[in-house]
Amino acid sequence: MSYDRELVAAKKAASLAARLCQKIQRALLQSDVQSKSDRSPVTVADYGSQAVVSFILEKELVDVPFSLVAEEDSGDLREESGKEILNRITALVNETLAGADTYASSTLSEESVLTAIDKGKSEGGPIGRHWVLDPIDGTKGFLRGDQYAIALALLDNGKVVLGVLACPNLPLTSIAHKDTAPTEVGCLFYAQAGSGTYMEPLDGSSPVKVTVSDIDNTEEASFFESYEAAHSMQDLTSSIAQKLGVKAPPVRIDSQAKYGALSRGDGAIYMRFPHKGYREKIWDHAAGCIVVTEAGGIATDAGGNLLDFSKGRFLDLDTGIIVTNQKLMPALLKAVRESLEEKSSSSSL
Ligand SMILES: Nc1ncnc2c1ncn2[C@@H]1O[C@H](COP(=O)(O)O)[C@@H](OP(=O)(O)O)[C@H]1O
Ligand SMILES: [Mg+2]
Ligand SMILES: [Mg+2]
Ligand SMILES: [Mg+2]
Repeated sequence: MSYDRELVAAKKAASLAARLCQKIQRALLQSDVQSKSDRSPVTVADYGSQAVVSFILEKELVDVPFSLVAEEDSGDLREESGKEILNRITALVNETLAGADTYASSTLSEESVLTAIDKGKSEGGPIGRHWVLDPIDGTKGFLRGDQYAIALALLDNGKVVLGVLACPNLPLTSIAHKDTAPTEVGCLFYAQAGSGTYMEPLDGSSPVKVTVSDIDNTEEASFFESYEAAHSMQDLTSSIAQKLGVKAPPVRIDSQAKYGALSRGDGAIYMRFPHKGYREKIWDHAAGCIVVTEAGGIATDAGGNLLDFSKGRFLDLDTGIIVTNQKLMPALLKAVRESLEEKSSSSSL
């Protein structure tokens, strides 16, 4: 089955949402220190991005039923205290649409913005088609001026069949060598089941096919993990890396930009072990997962099970998420198992 039409719509929606986010992040970085501790810019960008993606997808695919599983909802915006922010979001959404040829004459009311955001309340699941959206993944990175992504995927009967990752701050060339001069930034990764993964500049065309690293020696592998220590147990990832003989220090970056960078071989491994009790959401991994698997990689939980996106808004997993190429996976799984066993026996002492 081809999802060409859905892919065109998804790329359009994610690129436009990225433009909205870039505008806000630029303004944020130019603002003074005091307003940098204010979370409202990311709130405006988050909701604005979700409204734009939801509106564009529904318009582009008007002849088919629309179901969207997305991170944000309009609850707070409907409160009295949310009025001013809703006003800012609506203006921003309309400015963004005005810059897009097809939608230049669309003007959304505040009510239509709320409706577009609330389309994201779907529960997903194993039957039918559902879009999955993280309007800004890596909100902490966004606020710091670092990496973030707009992550959009399509589920068809529980399987991810298409994914688009817009990474406005990711360099177009490899991030593996930090000492090389900075290059242009802004990457759009996209993948369709069975058709490989491509990357193009966010503001252009000329796609290139990308593939994961083909290294088979764990000592040469570098690994990615969250920038935020609260999102993954860094003592555990460092023990796993040590078992594998990995020499390079971890590369810590925010958001699903990690999956994008891995899909073009900037590094060989991504490990994520949330602290006890955290439940992973499907929008934090669906787009990244297909981008990396179509590039030849493999993403599993700590028990080696493929990620299952058919269970609703949450992923139901064993312990953590690991991503690498086919050759390194057996060694990685073994090191993960050993490190987890050591951790549990030391904590039960
Ligand atoms: N305690 C926690 N453990 C693991 N992940 C967490 C977390 N708290 C938040 N997250 C998730 O981590 C995502 C960012 O991923 P990363 O750590 O790779 O940068 C966040 O996405 P949002 O920024 O969209 O909320 C959020 O869903
Ligand atoms: Mg997220
Ligand atoms: Mg988010
Ligand atoms: Mg969030």
